[in-house]
Amino acid sequence: MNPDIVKERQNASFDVQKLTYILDGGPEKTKRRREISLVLNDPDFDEEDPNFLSRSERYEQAVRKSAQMILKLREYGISDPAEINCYKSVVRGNFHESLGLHYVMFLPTLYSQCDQEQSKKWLPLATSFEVLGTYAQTELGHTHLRGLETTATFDPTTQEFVLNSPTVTSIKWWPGAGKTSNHAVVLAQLYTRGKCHGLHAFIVQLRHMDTHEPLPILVGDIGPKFGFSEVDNGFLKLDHVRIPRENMLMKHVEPDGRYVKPASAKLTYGTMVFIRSLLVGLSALVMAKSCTIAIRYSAVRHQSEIRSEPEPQILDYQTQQYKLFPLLATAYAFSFVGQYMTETYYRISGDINQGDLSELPELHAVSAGLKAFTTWTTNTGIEVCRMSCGGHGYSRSSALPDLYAEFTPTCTYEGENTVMMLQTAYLVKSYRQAKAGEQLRGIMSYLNDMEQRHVRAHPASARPALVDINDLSDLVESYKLRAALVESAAKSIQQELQKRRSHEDAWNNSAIDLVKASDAHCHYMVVKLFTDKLSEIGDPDINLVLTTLAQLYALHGIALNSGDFLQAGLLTVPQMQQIPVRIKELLCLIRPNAVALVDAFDFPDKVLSSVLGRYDGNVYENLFEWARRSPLNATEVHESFHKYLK
Ligand SMILES: CC/C=C\C/C=C\C/C=C\C/C=C\CC/C=C/C(=O)SCCNC(=O)CCNC(=O)[C@H](O)C(C)(C)COP(=O)(O)OP(=O)(O)OC[C@H]1O[C@@H](n2cnc3c(N)ncnc32)[C@H](O)[C@@H]1OP(=O)(O)O
Ligand SMILES: Cc1cc2nc3c(=O)[nH]c(=O)nc-3n(C[C@H](O)[C@H](O)[C@H](O)COP(=O)(O)OP(=O)(O)OC[C@H]3O[C@@H](n4cnc5c(N)ncnc54)[C@H](O)[C@@H]3O)c2cc1C
Repeated sequence: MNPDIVKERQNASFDVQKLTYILDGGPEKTKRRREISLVLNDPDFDEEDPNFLSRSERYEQAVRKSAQMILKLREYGISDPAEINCYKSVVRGNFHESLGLHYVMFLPTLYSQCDQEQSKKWLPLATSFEVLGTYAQTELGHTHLRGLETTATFDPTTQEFVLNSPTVTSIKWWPGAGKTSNHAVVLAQLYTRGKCHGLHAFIVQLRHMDTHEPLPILVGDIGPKFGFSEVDNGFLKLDHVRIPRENMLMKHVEPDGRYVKPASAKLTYGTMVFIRSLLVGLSALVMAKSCTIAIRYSAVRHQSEIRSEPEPQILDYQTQQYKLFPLLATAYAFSFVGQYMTETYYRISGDINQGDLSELPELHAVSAGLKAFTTWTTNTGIEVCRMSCGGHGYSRSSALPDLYAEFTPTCTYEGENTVMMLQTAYLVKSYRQAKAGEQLRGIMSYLNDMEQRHVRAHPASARPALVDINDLSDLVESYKLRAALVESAAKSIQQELQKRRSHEDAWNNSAIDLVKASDAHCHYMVVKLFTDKLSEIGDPDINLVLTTLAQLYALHGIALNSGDFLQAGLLTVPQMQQIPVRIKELLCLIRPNAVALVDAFDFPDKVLSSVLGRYDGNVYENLFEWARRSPLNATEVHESFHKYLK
């Protein structure tokens, strides 16, 4: 064990184990997660570091691993969905799996959209992995749902749907598992009796069940990408492919071609809402991994000098703390927001299953906004962590380049982040309702009292010193008032309309304000949820250290967005000047607990897969060992010497 890291652990002011229990949701859950993590010791999961393999070898290794995962699930008797997720997250490590889409999109779509008869047919096939599925929605030319071109036309004479990609731009593009899957849920515009009824989901067989040869369908892999090398994102061109009427999910077409309207057309989009909710938790996980690597490494790395003494740990540099500790605070904040998002998703989707769709718009808006907010922040955070590790952060052995490459498409898939932020219609609608005197419930209820507490620029002399920057509840209140930026967005729309612009142009001309409003709303939610969580934590030592992190999160956010808070008169200039001073004090308070705070995330070394983030801190000898395994070192003299240099 590296002596620096031993010393760091001795300095901790709280019980790390107890904090792990809080993050997991209780000691029993921690115990079970650790038991599940033991599967990593199974030699059947031994594999080559993907960084030393070609794309094709990576894909093959990933398929082997996915198949092993299924066999082992059965062997270990893991069947609870939450435990399956935990097991898969552990085994998957920092990479995606080739069968990922089957689990995260194909199966959930079947579960939520099959009727009884369809469930009877498809669920046994899909859960036994005879049917391997993907989710084919996006097209080469479009992602916007109303713009999708693939058609499904009902033919009552044969009781079939005819699926067609009429143009190049209508070719399905991006669905994972182009080579792996034999079925797809295909999203297509439904036509019956000559009328278009919008997007609906259809189950389409793509490949022969025994030979895996494609049916008369053009299907394949779209080629190498920024990351996602394990995943065979695919293309799919359907040329008048016929499928039985029974393959339409939720069966909205009667045998005579009559269309039966669903309770809400938006239910077809349910799988996306599910994944967007999951991505909030994934952001927390990846932020936590990145901080673990960067903070442990910073504790064992010595460089330069502060005083004329031996080189200090780089974690002692104030600038290093300023890079990493706000991200550490973010990892904790997002962990609690992830818990909230999961609970909210299951609560509201439970109501939806019972026929109560009243909270569907809020679920859509909250999941879209938080997905965008947390993935954007995490994406830039990973890169800050990588940079903070200097040259060794650039080595793939650190895992940080892989974490970045695998995570960055979360800002794009399941709805491009700007587009998701623009799903703020709900915020503006809520604002207008509140302004009209309606009492809002839930997370939007803060808009109820906006009329009394107009957020608008005050002259500097008139600004009240409303906020005690050391008081978290005051900070939450400031974020709440800043979230009333939605008022500015609503006003911008109003002004555009007064200029006789169309409703659509008024929205587009206010889009920057709308994204800002959405961002402010999400930021408020995160600060509030983090603060609310503190009241549940009885252990005084843990409460203290998490309160320090929550203060840092809130103040750092204000410092980054100082213009909003000043302009709205929420903070005075002298208060704003106090914030960097307070932030520096908080960095000092967090410093002795930094390693313990990342230890509490409890990532086994095999899951972290990072030489820099090793629990024992023995970085240098292992960096050397890793480098020696590089394929270029397989021979002392590389064949290129004989071919070109000699
Ligand atoms: C801890 C975690 C562990 C594990 C996780 C592991 C891994 C992570 C998971 C997966 C990773 C693997 C692979 C990635 C796979 C990726 C898959 C995909 O990307 S699938 C394709 C996704 N595509 C999109 O997301 C498209 C985005 N676009 C849209 O959703 C729509 O076009 C848009 C919402 C932008 C507009 O909708 P539309 O109906 O076309 O138009 P309109 O604007 O008029 O909206 C009408 C009306 O409906 C409301 N609305 C829209 N969507 C929904 C919805 N889903 N639910 C409820 N309501 C919705 C919209 O707000 C509007 O309302 P109003 O009329 O204004 O009231
Ligand atoms: C790794 C990966 C895996 C994927 N897996 C799948 C899958 O399994 N199945 C599937 O169906 N799809 C999948 N996708 C596709 C993914 O869902 C889309 O790429 C995503 O929804 C974004 O759409 P786009 O690529 O068309 O971007 P575009 O919408 O073309 O975005 C390009 C730019 O235009 C801007 N823009 C677009 N519309 C607006 C607007 N209304 N207002 C303001 N700005 C706008 C965006 O902000 C962005 O800056 C995957 C994508 C990736 C990268």
